[in-house]
Amino acid sequence: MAERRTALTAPAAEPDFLLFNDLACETVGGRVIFATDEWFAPAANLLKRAPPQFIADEFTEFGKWMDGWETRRKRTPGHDWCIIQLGVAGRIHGVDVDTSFFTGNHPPFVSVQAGHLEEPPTFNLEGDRTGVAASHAELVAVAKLHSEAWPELVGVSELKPGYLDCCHNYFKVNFKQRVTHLRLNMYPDGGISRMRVYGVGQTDWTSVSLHQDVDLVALTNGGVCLGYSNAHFGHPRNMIGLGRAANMADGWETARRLDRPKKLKVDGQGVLQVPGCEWAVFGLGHCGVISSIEVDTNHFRGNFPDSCRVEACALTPEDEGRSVRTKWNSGKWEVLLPSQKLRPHHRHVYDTAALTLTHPITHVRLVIAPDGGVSRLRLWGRAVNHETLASTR
Ligand SMILES: NC(=O)NC(NC(N)=O)C(=O)[O-]
Repeated sequence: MAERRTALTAPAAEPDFLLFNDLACETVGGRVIFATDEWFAPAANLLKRAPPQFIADEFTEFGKWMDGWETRRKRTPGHDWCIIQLGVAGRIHGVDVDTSFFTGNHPPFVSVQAGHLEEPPTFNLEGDRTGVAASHAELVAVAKLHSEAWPELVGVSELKPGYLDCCHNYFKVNFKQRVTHLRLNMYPDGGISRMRVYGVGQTDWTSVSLHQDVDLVALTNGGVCLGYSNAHFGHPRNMIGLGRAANMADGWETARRLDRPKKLKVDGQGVLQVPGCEWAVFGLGHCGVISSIEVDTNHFRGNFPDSCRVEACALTPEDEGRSVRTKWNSGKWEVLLPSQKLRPHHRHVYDTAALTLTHPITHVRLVIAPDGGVSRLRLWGRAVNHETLASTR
């Protein structure tokens, strides 16, 4: 079975790769396995999901407390670097080296290299690493990776300091291989608050049985958000993350619709009839037939959507590219799960009896009415090979 192909939109104000999943985030299992120096602040901070903070009067015994990775001012030759193990291995489309609050101490240059390690090395970097420099034993162990020779994803590039509204340093990446590890180099030293690695997970589908139900939209299986109407409080890609959501910020949450009608209408099933809705489109990691759907409103108690429905279609990669470019304004959507009334803070599971399509699909659109938050979307089903998909189109 071949993996899915992903199309990108034309360049816009923000880079198109920001739609994709952060494959290095701590919430998907990303870890820093080595850092040359963590004097002022540990490299593990690079992978935190929460946006960086600044607390003006917070100091440690090593200096100013900073919410990022910050090394000492180097007085010897060389530069600082760290190795990041991705939580989900996959294809990388872009990175954001965020320097928030590092002004006067951001590194002037960075570069990023990519590695593919079948057997990830184990280092014992647990606990608070503030004030730590790599030990001799760590340096010897990491030297075996020969990471200095890994291919470059981002060549040596200038970094902007982290003033408000200008702290993102986006680098588009054109690298087709599956990546498991990154080496982030800063020249020569300084502080970086977050490292976001945007890409699409790659599963070895040859090891997945055609008779086994898998969550075909999970980010670990190559699912990816490809468009949405609104992501004011939380991005829809959060819905395909691991496990149940930690809090509201770990789900999709839209702004309140300001066009809500003054008089609310309800249909025969008690579903609110509103003109407005919000939507998010996902590409599945592999085409397949869906047998059950989970819509989890965990944590959304006063702001869960009134109802939801799921639509689906089977697209070629060319169709997908066109749809991304036209922002999903046209499409051949069919209803997979008809409109369902939702409850607050609740895991809703819809099995085959509730679903209205039995043929393979490649994309889904979750439509919520009128607005609100959903923490997880799971699409359980069986992968089908592309020949079967082609014969049903
Ligand atoms: N005021 C500072 O932030 N100074 C130093 N950094 C920390 N974290 O104390 C430095 O050398 O950049």
